[in-house]
Amino acid sequence: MVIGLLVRYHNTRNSQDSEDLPPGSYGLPLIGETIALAWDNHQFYRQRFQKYGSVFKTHLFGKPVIAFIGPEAFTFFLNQEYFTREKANPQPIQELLDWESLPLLDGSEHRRRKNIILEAFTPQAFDKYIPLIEQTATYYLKRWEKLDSFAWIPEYRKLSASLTNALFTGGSPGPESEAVGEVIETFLKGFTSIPINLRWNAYGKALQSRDKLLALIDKAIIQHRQQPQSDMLGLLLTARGEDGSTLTDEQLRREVLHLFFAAYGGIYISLTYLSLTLAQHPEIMNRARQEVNQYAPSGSLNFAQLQNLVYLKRIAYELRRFYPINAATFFGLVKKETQFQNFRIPQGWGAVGGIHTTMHIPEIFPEPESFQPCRFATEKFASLPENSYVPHGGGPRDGHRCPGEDLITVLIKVVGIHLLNQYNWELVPQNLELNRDLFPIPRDGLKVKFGIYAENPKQKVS
Ligand code: HEM
Repeated sequence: MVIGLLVRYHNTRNSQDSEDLPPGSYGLPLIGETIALAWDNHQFYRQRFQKYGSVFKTHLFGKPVIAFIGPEAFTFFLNQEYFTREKANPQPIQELLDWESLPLLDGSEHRRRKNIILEAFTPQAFDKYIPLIEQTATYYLKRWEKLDSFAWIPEYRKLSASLTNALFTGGSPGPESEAVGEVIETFLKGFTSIPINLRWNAYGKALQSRDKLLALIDKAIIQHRQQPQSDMLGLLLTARGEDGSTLTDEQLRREVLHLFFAAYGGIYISLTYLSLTLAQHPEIMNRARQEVNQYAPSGSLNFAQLQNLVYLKRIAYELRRFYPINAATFFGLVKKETQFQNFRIPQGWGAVGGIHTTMHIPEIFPEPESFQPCRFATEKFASLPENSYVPHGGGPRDGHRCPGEDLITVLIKVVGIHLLNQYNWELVPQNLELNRDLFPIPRDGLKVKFGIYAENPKQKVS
């Protein structure tokens, strides 16, 4: 009876609204289309874009939401006159991130903090991280050499845990950092679980993991004060924004919590796709090897030297266009009623920018389902419409665009150089279909046969 009334109310709203609101469906009463989104977030945006076009309405996490897909719509969604991120995200996301960090803030406080955080993402900062990336990569490469055959994704998760822990707590690669990776994994599961906080369920365990990570960060802040270090936490402790202000410890611990979350996933996903792509495209692998051999055949690396690796950069960009990493941005909120393409965009509704679907529009990226690093040749890239290449979000750096964009390019180049200089790998028979995880990965964990690159002159016995 109650459900019947709700369905009727829901449908009435649908038909009353349909005249000036974007097309789309509110789904089921109360839960809207949340289950479809949780089931497969990439398919959710792809199917609705195909059905309704670049702007559509839906109902997620108890709220009507409008999605914006394609460069024009995405650019519109970034207009801060009409949209804010302040308290715009579903309550569980805010609770898991401890309520207050860059993606959950907006306006002057967001800009102030963003300018401070960006100090840890400069070329000078990258020169401090490159040795950490190299040490971590070398530790795992030696291990893989001995393993010979293995599933790469669990290994890349360990590498990512070690590198994240090195950047934010000063930890070393190995079991202790890998244990932190387990805590991050449990924390991440909270983002796709039913948000009821019980001690034993996924959401409750994710909140406990959040608190463990915060305690780890608190300890690292104290240690870094006693003994300054040149990792990312070390830089953030002293970084100042345009107005000369710094982050308080309370602000810093929450920002670092979000950075842990962002970096861990971003690192293992990027490296997984790098290894998969190079194995699947021998011609791309050969060309990348030649470039590495020419510009970085040996020795420790630095940021200036990495700029010579133009082809590897194109691969790094195409990886983030081609593979389904983020389906959408964080959520925003319509703060002032507006219009887009003659559709009413009501105040108080949620809003979101579609990422992966935007980068698969054939009019902008011809043959979007084929992997083509040459799309990112300088002139071609420069001629793309604004906000059409948006793996890290769009707009200016001091807006909500991800600060990790260039760091991921550096990571892919550094690990790519070490891999291509010394190693070869082949895929073994397996299911490479991507699963439905928040960041989809090959179902069988990317099984490979891994060994020394026989044609490497350094490995040849004279
Ligand atoms: C492949 C790797 C990565 C991808 C695809 C990615 C993508 C994104 C996306 C789509 C957003 C949301 C943009 C929006 O809501 O408009 C974001 C935000 C953010 N990312 Fe990344 N990210 C990656 C790696 C990283 C790394 C390595 C870090 C830091 C070490 C990082 C730090 C952040 C931060 C701090 C934000 C919030 C920015 C803000 O709201 O001002 N990300 N990222």
